[in-house]
Amino acid sequence: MGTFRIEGGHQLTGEITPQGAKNEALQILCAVLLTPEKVTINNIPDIVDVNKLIDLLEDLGVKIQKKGPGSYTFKADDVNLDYLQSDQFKQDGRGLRGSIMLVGPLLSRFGKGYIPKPGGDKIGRRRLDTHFEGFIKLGATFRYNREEYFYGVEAKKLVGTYMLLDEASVTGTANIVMAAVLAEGKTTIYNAACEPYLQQLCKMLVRMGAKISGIGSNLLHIEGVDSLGGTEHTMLPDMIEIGSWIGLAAMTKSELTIKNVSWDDLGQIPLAFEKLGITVERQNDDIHIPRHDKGYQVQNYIDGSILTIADAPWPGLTPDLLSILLVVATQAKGEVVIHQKMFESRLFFVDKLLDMGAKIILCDPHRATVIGHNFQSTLKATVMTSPDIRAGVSLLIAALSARGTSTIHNIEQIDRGYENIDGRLRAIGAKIDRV
Ligand SMILES: CC(=O)N[C@H]1[C@@H](OP(=O)(O)OP(=O)(O)OC[C@H]2O[C@@H](n3ccc(=O)[nH]c3=O)[C@H](O)[C@@H]2O)O[C@H](CO)[C@@H](O)[C@@H]1O
Ligand SMILES: C=C(OP(=O)(O)O)C(=O)O
Repeated sequence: MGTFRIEGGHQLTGEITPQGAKNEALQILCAVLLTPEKVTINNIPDIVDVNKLIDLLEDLGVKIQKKGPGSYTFKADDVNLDYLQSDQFKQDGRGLRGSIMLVGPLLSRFGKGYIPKPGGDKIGRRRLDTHFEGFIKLGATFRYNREEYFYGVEAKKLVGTYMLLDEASVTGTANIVMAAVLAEGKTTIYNAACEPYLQQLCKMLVRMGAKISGIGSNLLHIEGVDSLGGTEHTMLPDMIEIGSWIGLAAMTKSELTIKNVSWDDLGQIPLAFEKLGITVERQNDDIHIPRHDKGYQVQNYIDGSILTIADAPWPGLTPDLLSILLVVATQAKGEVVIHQKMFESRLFFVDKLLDMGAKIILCDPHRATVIGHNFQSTLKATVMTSPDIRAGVSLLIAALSARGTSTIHNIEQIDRGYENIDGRLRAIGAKIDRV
């Protein structure tokens, strides 16, 4: 189990460049299976989850060449489908959430797709019904081995149809889109997820020859084609990382510039921090966070009632930033309710913040009321364990703002999604060591 030792209480300064987006990379990498031709992908983050998926593709027989930092070519012209039945796949396929998106491309191109119950954060129930209901609607037969937690879909051919998704699942929509692009005829997907990473996937598929309209909306129309060709694709910057750096700057009273953020793809993210009173300045495509020497004041609603920050499917606020917004709120002036609607077990990490002296009432598994300290009292250093990727980064931000030296165990959770986080934090003045 890896550990960070963090000496808190230091102001940071300088520039930080966000990595390529983790959750986009997981979709895009799976899409290379849709064509026997070469696909070049740039700005791939060097993080544990993405590297595990690249290894899975290699084990499936995809030819992979590293061209430079973050740039690879992939050629899926000789895919080894037997690997999908191997014990190794049943083991390795579980290692991350994103592996579920191997199923759609495999099903549409080869007529079968299998996956062990995928991993990812333990943040509550993470069902897969939307994915498999979509495949079944396209004509696939579904099999589930309960002993092995092994899912499978098979089809001689997929036929386009209308479907109304039961929820706007991000990976579910990506999976169904990747199945439908090679199905016969027209597929309509209503209540589709439409976040920027899905838009990126759809745009990539269109460059490969797919016919998709409605990109960016929750109503996608797909006209199936016989085959897809190669392309080149570059990942957007990771919006959750960008939000993490905004929170870090405010909480440590630091002046930071976050470079090349692709502002127009950030949706509600800058607004959510502004609601906590944080100044988020746009400078071309950079974000500048000035030093918040006088702290930051939560904005109540017009009628004076207490602010609630809640997640919602895109273009609502992503659930992956709520843990970070919560930790930032512990030093705000004012009160805020954080309402994590999507996941059931993602707020339990507030226990660690309570140990550090934060004022938080966990109302129920979905809602926490935070009463900000307004920097009248700093958080106290402590020893903690990272329960999931975003809680881990939130605890890291808390530790960097705290008085004294904190220890965070189980940092593998953080490494799942943040590239060389300790090195990049040291470059802006943080005192953090990997021990
Ligand atoms: C690898 C990857 O890309 N992971 C992301 C992806 O996970 P993932 O695609 O697994 O998440 P889903 O979008 O399927 O659903 C997330 C959770 O929200 C609930 N839900 C979803 C849609 C909806 O309309 N109502 C609703 O309540 C689901 O039941 C589930 O509990 O999207 C999540 C939601 O943005 C993010 O937290 C994850 O980081
Ligand atoms: C929940 C997340 O990831 P995953 O879906 O891979 O568990 C996340 O990125 O915050």
